[in-house]
Amino acid sequence: MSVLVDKWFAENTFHADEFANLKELVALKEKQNLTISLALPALNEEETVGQVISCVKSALMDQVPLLDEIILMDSNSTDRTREIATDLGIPVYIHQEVLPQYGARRGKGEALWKSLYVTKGDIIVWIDTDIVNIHPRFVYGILGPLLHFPQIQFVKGFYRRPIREGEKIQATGGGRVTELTARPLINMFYPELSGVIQPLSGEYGGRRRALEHLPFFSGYGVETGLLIDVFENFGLSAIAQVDLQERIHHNQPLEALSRMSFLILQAFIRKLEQRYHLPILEEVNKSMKFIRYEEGRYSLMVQEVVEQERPPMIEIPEYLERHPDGRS
Ligand SMILES: O=c1ccn([C@@H]2O[C@H](COP(=O)(O)OP(=O)(O)O[C@H]3O[C@H](CO)[C@@H](O)[C@H](O)[C@H]3O)[C@@H](O)[C@H]2O)c(=O)[nH]1
Ligand SMILES: O=C(O)[C@H](O)COP(=O)(O)O
Repeated sequence: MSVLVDKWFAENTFHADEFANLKELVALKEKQNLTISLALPALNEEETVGQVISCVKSALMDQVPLLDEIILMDSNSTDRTREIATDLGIPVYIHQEVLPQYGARRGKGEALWKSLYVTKGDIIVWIDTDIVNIHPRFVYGILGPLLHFPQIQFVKGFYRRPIREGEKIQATGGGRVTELTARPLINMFYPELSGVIQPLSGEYGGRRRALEHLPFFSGYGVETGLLIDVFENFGLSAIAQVDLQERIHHNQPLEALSRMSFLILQAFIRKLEQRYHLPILEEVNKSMKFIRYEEGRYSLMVQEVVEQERPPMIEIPEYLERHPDGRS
């Protein structure tokens, strides 16, 4: 196993600088007759979304025709996120209004699933909209292996992860859920994937032909589910990872990350259930007690924190109408 992982790590790990020649990427895209979509999930990201859009649009769409489409998939933001994106000239969707006949769930995964429906590209890339140090490499880095190597179906970004402590930024220490939840579980149950440096990274992409066959978790379990499902369906050699150098984002408070971990654990359990044909998730408690400490007193606040899965897009008739190629 260790040899297999080392081999994959050596062969399928790249650096974004290897793909910095944008003209070459455009030529590869045109030669293969591919189209590329970038979808940006956002929930109340007015501080960063404008910079993210203008940076990638200018470098990868206006200056060279690498991206055919950039869309914002908003989760009903209550700040100026949608207004900023509209002013920058990109189509804006509210995920709750897309495929409304299927209902609207809360969460980032729901936004990604619905973005697969609205976008047109043969390749789709997602990047988070809370990136503070945005650079075009966050997108072209992901595209590099997909354009160069036909066997690659799915590409994850990785990076060094500083963390903010008050006003200070520390060079390392970010990625708390990654290190304390995701990577230990991957090592335990999916050791083949143990060489993936940032399994939860929000910067990734893949081929529509692969993604449309995979279920999507609706919440923060989406990255975990996709990574495991790409591995189970297409094998380790279909996955690549790319060094995007460093990523600074808005660090969520510990309680929000505890909730995120709870969702990610449910995603792991769901995938293990499918592998071992064991029903576990129905049996387990899906509420969390959050601990409050105010004026010297502790109290408990209970909340449902439930991860749910959407079926592969290919099973949605409206998707097939919009993307008839998926039928073949
Ligand atoms: O309901 C939501 C929640 C979040 N987001 C957006 O999703 C991105 C990532 O969300 P964030 O809350 O910043 O997640 P992180 O704390 O950064 O969590 C990491 O781990 C998550 C779980 O794998 C991934 O989804 C993230 O991309 C990854 O950066 C941001 O652009 C958000 O605006 C939505 O679009 N809808
Ligand atoms: O990827 C993660 O582990 C979460 O986004 C938390 O990241 P942070 O610890 O850098 O805030």
